[in-house]
Amino acid sequence: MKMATPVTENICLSEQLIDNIADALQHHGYIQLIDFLPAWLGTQLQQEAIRLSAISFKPAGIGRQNDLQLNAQIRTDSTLWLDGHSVQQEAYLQSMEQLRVGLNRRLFMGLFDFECHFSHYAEGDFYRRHLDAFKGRSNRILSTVFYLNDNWRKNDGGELLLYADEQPSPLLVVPPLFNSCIIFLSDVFPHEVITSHCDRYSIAGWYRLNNNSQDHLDPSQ
Ligand SMILES: O=C(O)CCC(=O)C(=O)O
Ligand SMILES: [Fe+2]
Repeated sequence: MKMATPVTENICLSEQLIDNIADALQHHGYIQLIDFLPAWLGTQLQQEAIRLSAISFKPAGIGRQNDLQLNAQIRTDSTLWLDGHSVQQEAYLQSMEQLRVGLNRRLFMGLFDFECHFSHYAEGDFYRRHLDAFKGRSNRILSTVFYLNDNWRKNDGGELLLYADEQPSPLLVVPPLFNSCIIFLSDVFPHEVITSHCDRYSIAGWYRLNNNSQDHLDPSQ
């Protein structure tokens, strides 16, 4: 049976927004964005994440070079890679593609592609302190996390803590608020997701260089 081709609304990130992101990455190495995308898109991605988490998400880290038991001490979330098969996934990937091109134009970062997965942290789930990339040992350059939780309250836990180097106290505490996004240099900022006290949904993604080096720290597709 021939599938109908979904009609994708074109999302356009403003040049001003991409300027701001490029500027922050250049000077600080990270940026936190509130109201990143049109709300309808956040809502559709949120609904899709909730729906698919019940049927298709897998414990994070299943894939090559992963030791599941070791992995479970480090992270307990479940994930599903985006493949652009729905209108909202395609719209999200298009937005991130626009950002990739815009950042390359401004910062000559050589970002080659983008991969991302939905994540679900159920009550009690966490992701211990880690780096998404070690210098020279990964092709992940820039990490992005887009959050899909409305009505997130202060004592729901589940914040992302972003650290500067080996510092014990965080540089930034990021609540996983609906339609907000954090972008940071993958090999610069150790970070962790503290234990979530309720269901927490997000899309974690990485802009990558075009090389074949293995990623030793995080599951790759
Ligand atoms: O969900 C978050 O806030 C961060 C997730 C994360 O660090 C990762 O998937 O590598
Ligand atoms: Fe991470």
